[in-house]
Amino acid sequence: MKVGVPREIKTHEYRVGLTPAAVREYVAAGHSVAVEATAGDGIGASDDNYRKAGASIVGSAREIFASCEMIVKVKEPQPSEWIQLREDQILFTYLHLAPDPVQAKGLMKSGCTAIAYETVTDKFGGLPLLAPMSEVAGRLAIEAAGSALRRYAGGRGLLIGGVAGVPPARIVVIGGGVVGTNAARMAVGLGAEVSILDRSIARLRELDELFGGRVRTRFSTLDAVEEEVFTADAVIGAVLVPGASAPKLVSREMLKSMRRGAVLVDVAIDQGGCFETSRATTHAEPTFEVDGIIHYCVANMPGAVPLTASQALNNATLPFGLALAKKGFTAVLDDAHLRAGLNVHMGRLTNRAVADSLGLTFSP
Ligand SMILES: NC(=O)C1=CN([C@@H]2O[C@H](COP(=O)(O)OP(=O)(O)OC[C@H]3O[C@@H](n4cnc5c(N)ncnc54)[C@H](O)[C@@H]3O)[C@@H](O)[C@H]2O)C=CC1
Ligand SMILES: CC(=O)C(=O)O
Ligand SMILES: [Mg+2]
Repeated sequence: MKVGVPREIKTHEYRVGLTPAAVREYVAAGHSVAVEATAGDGIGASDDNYRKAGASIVGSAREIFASCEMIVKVKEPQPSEWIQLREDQILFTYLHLAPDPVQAKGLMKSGCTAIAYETVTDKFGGLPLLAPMSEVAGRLAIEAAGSALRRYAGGRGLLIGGVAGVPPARIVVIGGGVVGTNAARMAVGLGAEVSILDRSIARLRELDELFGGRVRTRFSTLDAVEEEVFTADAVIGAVLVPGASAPKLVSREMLKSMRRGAVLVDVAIDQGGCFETSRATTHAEPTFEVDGIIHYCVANMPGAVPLTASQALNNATLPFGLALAKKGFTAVLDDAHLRAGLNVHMGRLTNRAVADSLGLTFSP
């Protein structure tokens, strides 16, 4: 198959769909790979590195979209990208369609086959192509909270770990999945006082075991969320209902009872966000303030650490990408886990949670 990798064009997005190491695997399997010039700049991979791996370098994204059968990206296609997609093409990337009707309709209109990394499943009940970026974003979330807590940034002026004789920050993590667990690990490592809330008792049990009593686990009721959030220095929003828009767990009203200068980090922003007052931001201007509370809502957090993130992402996407390159759409028919990633096909929405969130028709 002819596989194409355009340069990412979202603001401050420096990851790349295929690393040179991944290109080499595709080429070894008999495929041809076209990479847009400078696509690897953000990870320090030159056009020559890609040529050595067996890719051809082309001058523009337009040529990639015009000539390739599968487009491998990182972020959801921007309008200038989805208007170039066609019926005979597979798009393999993050999509996050639930909160994005414009993109959803654009992809439907293109007729392309769009497979979303974030809804591909595995036999353990996990999301193997979301997990590596959730690990990265969870770890970054505590760094983001630490920066936003600084006084000059509008925060409470608190050091996460405190010092001897002065208490550390209280960090509340809502959603104890991959993002939440990684955020908690970093927070614990820095010496914070950490609570994790989740609706899954089984998950809370695992976390209790994993952290050996070092974090407080709580079943996530409205009461529990309020009690934890009102006394938090930083809250990490890390919930997910796969495919669907995130539930709003912290209302604007609740901000009034929070500590002034406390920080909300809404990692779930790519699914619409789990705080009522969240709106997506970029790395160029990551935070804003509402009612004295600092919000950090960057929808592509791992884009800030592209070297780590591109490798982690490619490790996970490679087997699925190779199957698609070998078999085309048949790979989707053959593998129920890859099929769970199918969001748009022949102008229809093929993921139920996505369709329900958008209020559009689901086609099985
Ligand atoms: N902003 C960014 O750059 C990035 C955002 N993400 C996003 O982070 C979010 C979390 O991802 P993962 O941790 O991988 O998901 P996950 O599926 O591993 O964990 C989600 C957890 O939320 C819990 N949950 C669901 N509803 C809940 C509720 N009402 N109250 C409390 N807990 C609830 C689930 O039980 C589960 O344990 C997703 O929206 C994902 O797309 C992931 C990576 C990067
Ligand atoms: C998961 C996702 O949206 C990201 O890594 O940007
Ligand atoms: Mg995102």
